[in-house]
Amino acid sequence: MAPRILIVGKIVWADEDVKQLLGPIAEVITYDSPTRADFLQGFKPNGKYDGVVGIFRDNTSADHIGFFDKEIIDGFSSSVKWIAHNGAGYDQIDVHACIAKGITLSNTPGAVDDASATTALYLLISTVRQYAITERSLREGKWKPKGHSSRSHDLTGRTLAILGLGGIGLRLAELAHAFPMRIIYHSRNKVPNAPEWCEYFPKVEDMLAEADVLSVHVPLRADTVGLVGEKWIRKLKKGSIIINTARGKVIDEDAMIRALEDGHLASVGLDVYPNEPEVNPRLLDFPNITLLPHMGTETQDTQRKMEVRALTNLKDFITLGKGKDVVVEMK
Ligand SMILES: O=CC(=O)O
Repeated sequence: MAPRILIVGKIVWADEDVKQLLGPIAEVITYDSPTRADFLQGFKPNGKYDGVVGIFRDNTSADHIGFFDKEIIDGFSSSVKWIAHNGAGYDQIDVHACIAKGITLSNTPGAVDDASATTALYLLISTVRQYAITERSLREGKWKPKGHSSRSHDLTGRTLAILGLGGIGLRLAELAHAFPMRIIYHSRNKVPNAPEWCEYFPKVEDMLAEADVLSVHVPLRADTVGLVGEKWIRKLKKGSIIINTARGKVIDEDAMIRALEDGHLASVGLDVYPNEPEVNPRLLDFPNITLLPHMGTETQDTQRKMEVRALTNLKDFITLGKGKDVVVEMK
């Protein structure tokens, strides 16, 4: 009998790839559970998902069955051995519950780098030049806001600090280097493949003190919740800017809003929020910030790349017993 693969979410762009990659080697079924209870029931003996060995998962499934938390992971039949998450960030999956149950988790690093870094670059340009407020002014029939250039700067020569120089941070560094901006970064360790114009700061405080713009690129984990808090925000120069395309909870939102209110921060550019799709209404009152509804990877090219990457991990698991993109906690 062909091994069963369960799609938990939706394959949107890679329908043909599913047939090519998994068609010859697996039976592919798609979940149809409207609720968490129905989903869990499916893994009981003789349930509709019984015998599944690998799962493709994306974040849209959370709308119906919630996160892959301990209850869900513990509820899987013992046949489940691999979860291929379709996304770079896997904060909706309890990695420790997976480890305890002997399930390998993979994600889609690399596939998201261009699109996510482009989103960060857009927020960087929009906030430094203060473009968002000008579009609003035009739409209100007022043409340019008065004295606009006093709020707007060139990117050339300014300092971009990157917190977390992984694939997305590195791609943003390359894009911003073109102005050129001065690029500095802090990661837990010096990144061996960082270009020589990318300056490493072993101490985050030293990096923050030099930054005109801080761009956040760290994953959400228990130890990164509120990482960018009051103390770090106040280490930034007065009039600096924060960009966040990582996860909302990595920044202490109250501390960030206080710094916007008292003018310590000139602006922020946000693609992510602590409780998506909710957006703190206090943010909507700032005309000088740029807000996007989690657009990081929202292109058909990137979404197809991500789907193919997740499906390839499942194919490699079935044919080789391993996959390329096992998450760092399991390496
Ligand atoms: O936010 C998008 C992702 O984690 O891939």
